[in-house]
Amino acid sequence: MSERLTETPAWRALAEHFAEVRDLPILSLFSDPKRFERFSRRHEDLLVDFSKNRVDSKTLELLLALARQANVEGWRDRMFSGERINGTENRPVLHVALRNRSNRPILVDGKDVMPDVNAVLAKMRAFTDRVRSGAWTGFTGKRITDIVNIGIGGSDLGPVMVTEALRPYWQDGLAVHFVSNVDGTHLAETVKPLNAETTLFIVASKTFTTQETLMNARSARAWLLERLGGDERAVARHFVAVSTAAAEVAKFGIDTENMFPFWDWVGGRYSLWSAIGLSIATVIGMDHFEDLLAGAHAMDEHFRTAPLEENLPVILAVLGVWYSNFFGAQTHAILPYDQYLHRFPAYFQQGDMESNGKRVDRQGRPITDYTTGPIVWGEPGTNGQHAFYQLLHQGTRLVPIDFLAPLQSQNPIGEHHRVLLANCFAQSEALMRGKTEEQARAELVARGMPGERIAELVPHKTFPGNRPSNTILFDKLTPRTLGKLVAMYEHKIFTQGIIWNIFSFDQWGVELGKELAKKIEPELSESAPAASNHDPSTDGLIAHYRTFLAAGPPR
Ligand SMILES: O=P(O)(O)OC[C@H]1O[C@](O)(CO)[C@@H](O)[C@@H]1O
Repeated sequence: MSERLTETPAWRALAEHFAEVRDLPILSLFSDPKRFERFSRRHEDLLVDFSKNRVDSKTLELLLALARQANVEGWRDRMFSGERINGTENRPVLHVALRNRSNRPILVDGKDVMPDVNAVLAKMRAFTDRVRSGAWTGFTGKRITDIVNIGIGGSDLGPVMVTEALRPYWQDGLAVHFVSNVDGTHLAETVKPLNAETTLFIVASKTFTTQETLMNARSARAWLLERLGGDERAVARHFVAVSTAAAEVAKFGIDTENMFPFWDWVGGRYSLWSAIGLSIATVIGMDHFEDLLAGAHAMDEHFRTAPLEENLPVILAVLGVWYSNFFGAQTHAILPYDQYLHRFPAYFQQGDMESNGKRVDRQGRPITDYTTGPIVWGEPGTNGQHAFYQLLHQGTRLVPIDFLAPLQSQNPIGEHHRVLLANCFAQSEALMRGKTEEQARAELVARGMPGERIAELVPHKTFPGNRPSNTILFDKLTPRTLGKLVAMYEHKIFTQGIIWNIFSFDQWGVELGKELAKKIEPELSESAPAASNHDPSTDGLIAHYRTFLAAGPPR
């Protein structure tokens, strides 16, 4: 695209339309008795209701025209066919191949990747079956009871999110734990209750050079050997690796026989479908893991083939563009009404922010006149209602929201689920409806309050409403449904990246901090010469720490 995005015909048409509809109340749009049907879509057991948005038919038409103008369909087809659409790293983007249950050939440089994908899945099945049946034992012959995944970012968040979401599918007698933070507390507290004889570590790292992961893995190895008599042969029974970098794995001391490979065309934050999902597959079993893949594949097929008007990821993407770029929304909240999805917002915090947190376009030009990826955040309902929803209802910022909820609970206790759903539906209604001054006044009058006090309180009890949300319902949080949900959000992020004319599959921005940390680390040692080669603030912080060290341990 040589033209600036904001100068394109589709963008200009949206800007004009925005000026006409910006204050339109969502409620008034429901004068169309068919609005719920017209502004919701179904896919298998998913219902995506986007009728509570500040969009009418023309808005949707213009937003989809923007997607067409950006050639979302063309880029999508290029992704699925294995082209190198990750331009800055010169790589294909093929997490869709990992869950390509149709086995349709996908070629990279003329070679079908599916045989390799299927071979790793077979290796994962053989391994996880052995662990689950007790055929794979620890060094002292005992069956494995605890899996500890050591990884960070995409090599952690996906497995954490999915294993938490699918807890009802865990095998009895087998638990999974996660160590990611280089803060020694994370490892120490995780292994404290574990028995080394029955613990298996999965070291998950795409590059196998990530400082935090290697440090945690080394310390875990020392913990294990200390408890198993120091015999190095124990490592082979208690450590396996998942990586794209066999040489680095060997260098670390893990036999590459015990390594599960994947490929550089899998982005870290899109890798849970690869062998990075080994911890998931071990606790839920390979059949359930394949159901997860099948759900994602069903969504891939929907994204690949459905017209844009029917295409769930595309619809969610353009709604996000509407709020970010025209209403100036800075954040997007993901609020699951399902405790099992408590890490889902954190997972898509990385998925979205690492992908679309970009400041130059695909032509390398600084983006100065529109915003790219929003800040993604959220917590499960109903907890959030008693914490941050106040700002959603009455704050000065517009926060577009996705509510997610299952129709059926995995834990049907009494009336809990009905109450949960009632709260979910009530929140989207309240956000849209608000409370007028008249309503607020009438309530206070009914309570017999003096007129003067009523006049004081009315502005504080008034809610402007007109706050938009999507509600995404599904029958039950099964592996297949979870696969569909995750893939739907992945493709939403992809679509937005294409519209914003950015590269969504690199993450150069995180490198600078990593490099500087490596430089500062030796300077924190008492024996190193005092450093004064940073800015005065950083030098001051380093000096403060060194003074603390020199004074000896605190009493
Ligand atoms: O799997 P690796 O190579 O250890 O990387 C971990 C994470 O670090 C990052 O590169 C960012 O620092 C993420 O993109 C990635 O998921």
